[in-house]
Order: sequence, then C-alpha cells, then structure tokens
Amino acid sequence: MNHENRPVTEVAAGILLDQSGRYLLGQRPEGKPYAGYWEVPGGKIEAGESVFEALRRELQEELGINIHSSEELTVLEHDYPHAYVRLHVSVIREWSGIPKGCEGQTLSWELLGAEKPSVSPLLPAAWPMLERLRALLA
Ligand SMILES: Nc1nc2c([nH]c(=O)n2[C@H]2C[C@H](O)[C@@H](COP(=O)(O)OP(=O)(O)OP(=O)(O)O)O2)c(=O)[nH]1
Repeated sequence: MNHENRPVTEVAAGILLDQSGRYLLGQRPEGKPYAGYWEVPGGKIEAGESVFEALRRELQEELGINIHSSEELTVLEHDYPHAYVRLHVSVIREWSGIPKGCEGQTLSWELLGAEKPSVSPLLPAAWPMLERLRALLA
C-alpha cells in the first residue's frame, strides 16, 4: 500500500466491550463519507491530542459517555478513495453513562462470538479490528 504524497488522516476508534462479550457498532450518519456504513465509534485525532484524549472527546460527542480507561489493540492503515487513514484501535471496558446515538446514528450491540455482525455493510477497515479483538480474547 503506497501512500506517498497523500496526507495521512489519524483516527482513534474505540471498541466498547461489555461484560457479556458484546461490542458496539454505530451507523455513519448522512453527510459523512460512507454514510450508512457501520463502524466502531471514533473519529479524527485533533492536533495535540493523544489517542486516549481523542477517544474520550469523540465518544462523549457521539455516544454521550465518559470513558475511564482504554487498552491499545492495534494500528491499521487503509487507503480509501477519499483519504489514507491510520486507525489507532483501542478496547474500552470501563465507562460511565449509557451509549446513545447523539448524532442521530443508530447503534447496535453485537455478540463477539457470532460469526459476523447482524448489521451491514461494515466499513472495510472495521473487519480487521474485529479479527484482532477475537484473537485477543480467544
Ligand atoms: N470511527 C471510525 N472510523 C473509521 C472506521 N473504519 C474506518 O476506515 N474509518 C475511517 C472513516 C473515516 O475516513 C475516518 C474517521 O473519520 P470520521 O469522518 O468518522 O471522523 P470525524 O467524526 O472526526 O469526522 P468529521 O468531524 O470530519 O465529520 O476513519 C471505524 O471503524 N470507525
């Protein structure tokens, strides 16, 4: 994958994992690239922010929750037509509040043990994240 001369968009994605082995997906709202696709919550890291700070801000804005900690899972790169994206993926097990679609997005709790999510389509880069998560918890 060659991204020479293309700016890299740094993104923080947070997999919320609950105590019954479910994780959260959200559907991208209208007006964004890939509207209607399902993704792990998160967004672009702003200048000067750490991955955790970006996650804390994005999950507050998108889901109305306050995350307490996160564990780094993996870093993935994906070359989309609209952007070359580097995704810093974390697992979050501790938060306060109940996730809601604060930006009008639909949410779905998915069973990690299921063969595939009950919703589709997923953003292409979401698949390898879920594989890494299954490997971590296997
Ligand atoms: N949040 C998230 N983004 C993903 C995933 N997979 C994936 O390729 N991406 C890409 C899509 C976008 O190009 C980028 C995230 O940007 P975004 O548009 O959601 O970020 P944002 O909320 O900060 O956007 P905005 O303020 O510019 O509207 O990362 C994923 O699972 N979750």
